[in-house]
Amino acid sequence: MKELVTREERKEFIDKFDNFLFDCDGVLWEGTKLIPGVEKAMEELRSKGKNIYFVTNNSTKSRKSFLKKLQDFGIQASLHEIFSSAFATAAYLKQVVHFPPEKKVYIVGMEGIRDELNAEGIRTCGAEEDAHAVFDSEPIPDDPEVGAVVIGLDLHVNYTKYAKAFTYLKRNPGCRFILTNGDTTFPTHGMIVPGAGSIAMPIIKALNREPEAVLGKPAQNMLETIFAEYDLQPCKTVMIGDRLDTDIDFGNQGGIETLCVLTGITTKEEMLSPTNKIKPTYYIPSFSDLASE
Ligand SMILES: O=C(O)[C@H](O)[C@H](O)COP(=O)(O)O
Ligand SMILES: [Mg+2]
Repeated sequence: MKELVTREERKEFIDKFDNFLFDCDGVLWEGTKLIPGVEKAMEELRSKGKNIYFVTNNSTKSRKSFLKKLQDFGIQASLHEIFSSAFATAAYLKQVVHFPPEKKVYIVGMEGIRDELNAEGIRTCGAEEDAHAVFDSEPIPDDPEVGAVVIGLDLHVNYTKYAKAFTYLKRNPGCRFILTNGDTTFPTHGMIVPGAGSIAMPIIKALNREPEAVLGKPAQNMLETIFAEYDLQPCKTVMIGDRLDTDIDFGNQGGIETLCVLTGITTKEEMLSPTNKIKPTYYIPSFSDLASE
């Protein structure tokens, strides 16, 4: 692991790569707050003709909504550069599982999962429809059409959603169980709060069943898609992230170099600890430190 300290080291880093894969939460922003200096650093990469891709495990928004978030922050982006765990989940259901049209997906999660699945022609229920449901003594009616339960980060999670997900997975033969990503926590508003992986734990525990697939980083689905679509050279590609067990592991498993930033989940102590087995190639306090003076 090498810290990028001097101006020369940082310039050398930028010149070494053509393709920059960016994690979002904890690297570019924290919730609704852009991390200071990110806009300028991103502009400089664009001005050098670098290829930029956004690779987020956050499944709460669709790629269109992420595009608006980036543009509202003044960060130049286009839809084809954005990859999210909700998008990867929709692709998995469509292209790997060949999810049948007569079935539908129950979602413990938000509109990002609904929108990306619907965009692939996959019918959904749950998500924001149950956001304000109050669980009472009414039994949950059978719904044999539910052929999968997908769980992602859900800021409106409640008992009704958990009871429905549990019931469909228990009652419907062959009902698939999928997570958009496994992040246990994520950074927002200066705090660290439970992430998608923690949202799913009550169902995993109650059913004593692991999901068949967890699509976000470090799973290689999104990296394979990006490499296939853009024919990138691994040696000219770098992953920039804030989380060791998703972003850095994703790059390491994919055979590309990695830069860990300390503006999100990972602390310098955790990263340098002898017990840490997931080592980035480089590290730097913030992505914005790559901007010239
Ligand atoms: O599910 C979560 O915990 C968050 O959405 C996830 O941590 C944020 O994703 P990132 O942009 O850091 O990949
Ligand atoms: Mg992150």
